[in-house]
Amino acid sequence: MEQLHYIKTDIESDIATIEFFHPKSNSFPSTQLNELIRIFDELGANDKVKIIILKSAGDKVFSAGASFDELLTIDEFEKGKKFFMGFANVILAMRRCPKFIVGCITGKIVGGGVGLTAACDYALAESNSAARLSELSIGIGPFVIEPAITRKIGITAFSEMTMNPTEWKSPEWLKEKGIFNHVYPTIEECEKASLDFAKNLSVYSLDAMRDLKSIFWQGTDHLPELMKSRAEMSGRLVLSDFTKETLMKFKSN
Ligand SMILES: CC(C)(COP(=O)([O-])OP(=O)([O-])OC[C@H]1O[C@@H](n2cnc3c(N)ncnc32)[C@H](O)[C@@H]1OP(=O)([O-])[O-])[C@@H](O)C(=O)NCCC(=O)NCCSC(=O)C[C@@](C)(O)CC(=O)[O-]
Repeated sequence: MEQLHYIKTDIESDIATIEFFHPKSNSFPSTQLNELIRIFDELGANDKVKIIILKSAGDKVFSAGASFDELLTIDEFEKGKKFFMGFANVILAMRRCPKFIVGCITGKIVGGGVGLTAACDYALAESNSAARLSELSIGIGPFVIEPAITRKIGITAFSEMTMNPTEWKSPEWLKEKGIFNHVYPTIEECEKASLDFAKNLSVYSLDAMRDLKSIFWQGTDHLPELMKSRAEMSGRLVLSDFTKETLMKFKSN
């Protein structure tokens, strides 16, 4: 029987670890997105937590982004917009969370998964953590996640990724451009380094870290409004025959 999806949180010595899992390559249906928003808000307000580690279960894929299964059920614009607002609201929850978020990125990242990675304040990865923005190949675009990615790598590298939707960018490329801060040879080393890094940070002043975080996200006050219009773009395009046919072909392979 297929394992059920989950998001679990573990708090130990000021450090909260969020682990998400979905049997379909850690893709995100809206239920998982909503749960992640709730967890970031809850941990942001929890006095016992100073640092948050975001990781996923399994060793092959960190996240495959938006759930194709849910995308295939979307038959009207408002449903599409609402679904993509889920990604917008996770990124906004990560932005408003006053704690540093450290991404422990093990495995491949695609589409919305790249957006979540870029929304982390720091990201540690391993030698299999290649990434691609596949959206154009399925008839949509990385509209909602773009501001989080461009914040880290700039519009030139973002354009390069999005205009080559089938091409995997290597962990070294992602580090050079600024999505990853470090790349480790193995998953074990990446996990250990993430925890050590979080432990080192956790002795510092929470007030100072909160103020620093507001600098990391400076100039983004317009994001809530911008992301609504971006969710409308994705929400409209996902209704196209091109997208439905491409997703069905993918699912039947
Ligand atoms: C992830 C790898 C590399 C794994 O590649 P792999 O390890 O070779 O495994 P696989 O391809 O056999 O996939 C394993 C299972 O996961 C499923 N799967 C895989 N991806 C999804 C998905 N997204 N939704 C639902 N199911 C998915 C896939 O169908 C399969 O199911 P099974 O045959 O075992 O039943 C490969 O499967 C892949 O490239 N998948 C496509 C991922 C993709 O293109 N994601 C983009 C989503 S669109 C998006 O995020 C939009 C957004 C939010 O950015 C829009 C915006 O910003 O406005």
